[in-house]
Amino acid sequence: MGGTLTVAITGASGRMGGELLDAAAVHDDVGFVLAASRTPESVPSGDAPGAPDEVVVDADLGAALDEYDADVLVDFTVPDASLDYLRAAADNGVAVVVGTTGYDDEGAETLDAVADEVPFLRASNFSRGVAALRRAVREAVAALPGYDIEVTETHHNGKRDAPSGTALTILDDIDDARQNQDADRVHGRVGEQPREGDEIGVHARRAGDVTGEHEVLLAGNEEVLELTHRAGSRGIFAAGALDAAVWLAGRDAGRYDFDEVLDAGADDTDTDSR
Ligand SMILES: NC(=O)C1=CN([C@@H]2O[C@H](COP(=O)(O)OP(=O)(O)OC[C@H]3O[C@@H](n4cnc5c(N)ncnc54)[C@H](OP(=O)(O)O)[C@@H]3O)[C@@H](O)[C@H]2O)C=CC1
Ligand SMILES: O=C(O)C1=N[C@H](C(=O)O)C[C@H](O)C1
Repeated sequence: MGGTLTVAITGASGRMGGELLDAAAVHDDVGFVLAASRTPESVPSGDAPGAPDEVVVDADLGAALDEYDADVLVDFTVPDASLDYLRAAADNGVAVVVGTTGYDDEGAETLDAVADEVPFLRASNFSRGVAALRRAVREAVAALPGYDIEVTETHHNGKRDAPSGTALTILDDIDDARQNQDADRVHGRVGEQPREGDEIGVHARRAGDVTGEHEVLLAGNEEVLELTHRAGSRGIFAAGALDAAVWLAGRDAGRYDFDEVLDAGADDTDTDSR
């Protein structure tokens, strides 16, 4: 336990909550973990040798953030709960990293309000590979005007929201690259439904324990280009989110981007790919 930062993790019993606890246990900059959960008895204990000190709370999150002097909150939960947690963080001056997806428009407005009050970093996907995929998609779309585009995502059978947050982010990237915010997004096709104009087909598949896959297909001019990312484990998302938390803590209030975290770490990142 060499670090000095106190990191709060909400939804600590969840799939991502567990990964975040594991990632915090080996992060050099984390000295204390505040694990917040509705179901504290389900939170795995972080008692690995050298892991940061840890406490699990189920009480009022705001009071716990204050009591343990949290520096940054990392939230991967569900939209309704998330908005309450983020409000508690903002009220206590705690920076927030948000990985939760599936907010409606009203929820997005609340996120904007929080970003006005504390350092705020939200990403629909905290993997390096998806950051690279997004850059590749923007470049391909700009280089291939008029090509048909279909976006397909595949996730485990426990995922609630569809399409995935990442797919929605990629769709926004495509609109930006085509300078066309008006294209229809056609979610699956059934019956008499031929492709029309510049529409984008969107397909969400839910099956087994697939961690997360995103594919963008561009077709035209007697050729097909497919750009695909497959996540091998949730650990990549947790590591990215914790790097973001460490980078964000102590900054001025306002909205930050995951690309800034990646750029800052580009020089000293271990990219061993074996
Ligand atoms: N940005 C990214 O890189 C990634 C984002 N995600 C997103 O993270 C979120 C969480 O995913 P995942 O960990 O798989 O989900 P889980 O369902 O496994 O975990 C969500 C946790 O949220 C907590 N929670 C708090 N309030 C509620 C509530 N009212 N109903 C249900 N759960 C609640 C629960 O933890 P407890 O009982 O401990 O309070 C629950 O275990 C999703 O939105 C997902 O899309 C996932 C992976 C990567
Ligand atoms: O729920 C998940 O699991 C994931 N959610 C994120 C999303 O909605 O894009 C990121 C990742 O694909 C895993």
